[in-house]
Amino acid sequence: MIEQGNMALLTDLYEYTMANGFYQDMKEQRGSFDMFFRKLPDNGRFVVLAGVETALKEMQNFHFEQEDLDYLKGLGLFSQEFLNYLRDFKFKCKVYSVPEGTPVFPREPVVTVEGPLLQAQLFETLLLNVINHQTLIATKARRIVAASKGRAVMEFGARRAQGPASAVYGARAAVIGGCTSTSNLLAGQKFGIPVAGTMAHSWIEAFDNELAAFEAWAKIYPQNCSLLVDTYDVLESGVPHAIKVFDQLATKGYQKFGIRIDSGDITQLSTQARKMLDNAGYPKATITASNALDEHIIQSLVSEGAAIDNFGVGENLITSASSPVLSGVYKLGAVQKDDGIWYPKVKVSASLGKLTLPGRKQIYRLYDPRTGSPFADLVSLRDEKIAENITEMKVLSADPEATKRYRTLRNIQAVELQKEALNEQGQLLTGDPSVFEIQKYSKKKLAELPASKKRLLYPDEYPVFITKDLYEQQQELIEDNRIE
Ligand SMILES: Nc1ncnc2c1ncn2[C@@H]1O[C@H](COP(=O)(O)OP(=O)(O)OP(=O)(O)O)[C@@H](O)[C@H]1O
Ligand SMILES: O=P(O)(O)OC[C@H]1O[C@H](OP(=O)(O)OP(=O)(O)O)[C@H](O)[C@@H]1O
Ligand SMILES: O=C(O)c1cccnc1
Repeated sequence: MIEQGNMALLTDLYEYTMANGFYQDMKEQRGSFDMFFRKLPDNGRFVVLAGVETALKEMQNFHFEQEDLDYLKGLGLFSQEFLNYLRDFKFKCKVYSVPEGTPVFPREPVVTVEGPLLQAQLFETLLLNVINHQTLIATKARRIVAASKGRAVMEFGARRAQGPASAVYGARAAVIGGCTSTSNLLAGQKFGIPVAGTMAHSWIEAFDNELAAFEAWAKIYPQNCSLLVDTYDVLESGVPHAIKVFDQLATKGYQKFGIRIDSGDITQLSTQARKMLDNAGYPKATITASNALDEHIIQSLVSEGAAIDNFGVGENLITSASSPVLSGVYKLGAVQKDDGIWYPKVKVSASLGKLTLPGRKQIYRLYDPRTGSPFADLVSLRDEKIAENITEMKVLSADPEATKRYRTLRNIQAVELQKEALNEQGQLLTGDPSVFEIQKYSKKKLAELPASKKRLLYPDEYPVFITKDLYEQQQELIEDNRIE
């Protein structure tokens, strides 16, 4: 499950029944599918796109073992020709994506898969599974890290994650969202994330008393000695015992010390503990806080002046507990028929908000050259030529339910967002960045956004526009599909 490799069956049955049908009826036809988000977690205005590189590697690796083919055959639903096609599966899609780590907005196509309809269809569930999950956790991590105001956030969630894969890929996403380390060794090994940690209450309880537990720990780990001080009483027992042990270590020349507080009123306990450590001559000893933290508790702790250097955050981060679902979707935008022409497709829904954007598209981030800040994104048809510098342009809101749909934009700079990420030979074109390279890129792109769009409560809306050509194409298709 955690290993990359054989994810071909991590999907819904209907992808295969459709693919089998496409094989029989329109083997040569190509399709263009877009992944995009609608409703965003925690009433935020954007998500931090994550999981792209993982998904691309899964697509590169997409193949069938004999046992998969036997299983599919056993379902009695698929033609032998189709099963042979799967046996000899050769990736023939092109994937375009916004770079991983970019803050992205509702309704814009962040990943586009183009290729044989049957292949592009088969990738739907896997792509959504990977990108919805990691984007959700990276977005939550971004909120927690923002609330921490420069203090390190360690990812502690493995024990509370919903299963092994969520723990490992959740840790990856948490780092993309800004966490500095993880306690999860498998994630550390797999993605080169620094691992960090302290000790559990069991260590303290296993000894006859707290001091004995601290001394035993200090003997084994004198170089970097971090002690859990809340098993009995933080201020009466834990901190005084920790100071005693630090005194013993200091006489031997050691100087890297820390404590962790995991219960009680963290502001009061940490400020008192800070005074005690400072008075004892340990102003550099670090204080870590944990205990069901989230962005709101952290924001409150920081505003109260809690003396915390590091936060350890588990359950609320790794499960995105306050908003546990990200329902990114994958919709058909166009099909290419035998004549080589791409025909746009639209999904008209009972609810206007779910109307899709037809055609093959591109996204642009629109900057105000006076401030250097982006103020909106624009979705165009891919064949439209959007100039880098635009003097004037009439656009519409991408949200069909918006009350004020038309806008005229003046003097803007447009930067293309979607780039080719996987070519038809299955070669990765993203440069395969490390998680920390993605984190760095993400921070840079987040820093561009005005603070009002990033605040945790009631952030200001960031508009996504569509071009007139895209709007007209959408309207024509709605007309064509109208039942007389
Ligand atoms: N100053 C504070 N402001 C806001 N929330 C805080 C503050 N201090 C602690 N908290 C949070 O309050 C919640 C409850 O903490 P508390 O330690 O009282 O209960 P608990 O988790 O049941 O305790 P225990 O771990 O001892 O069983 C935790 O999520 C903790 O992070
Ligand atoms: O609260 P979270 O944000 O999920 O952070 C992780 C929690 O996991 C540990 O508790 P646990 O009671 O499992 O073990 P312990 O004995 O080490 O405290 C740790 O002490 C934190 O409280
Ligand atoms: O190392 C720690 O302190 C730790 C690790 C996982 C969960 N809670 C705490």
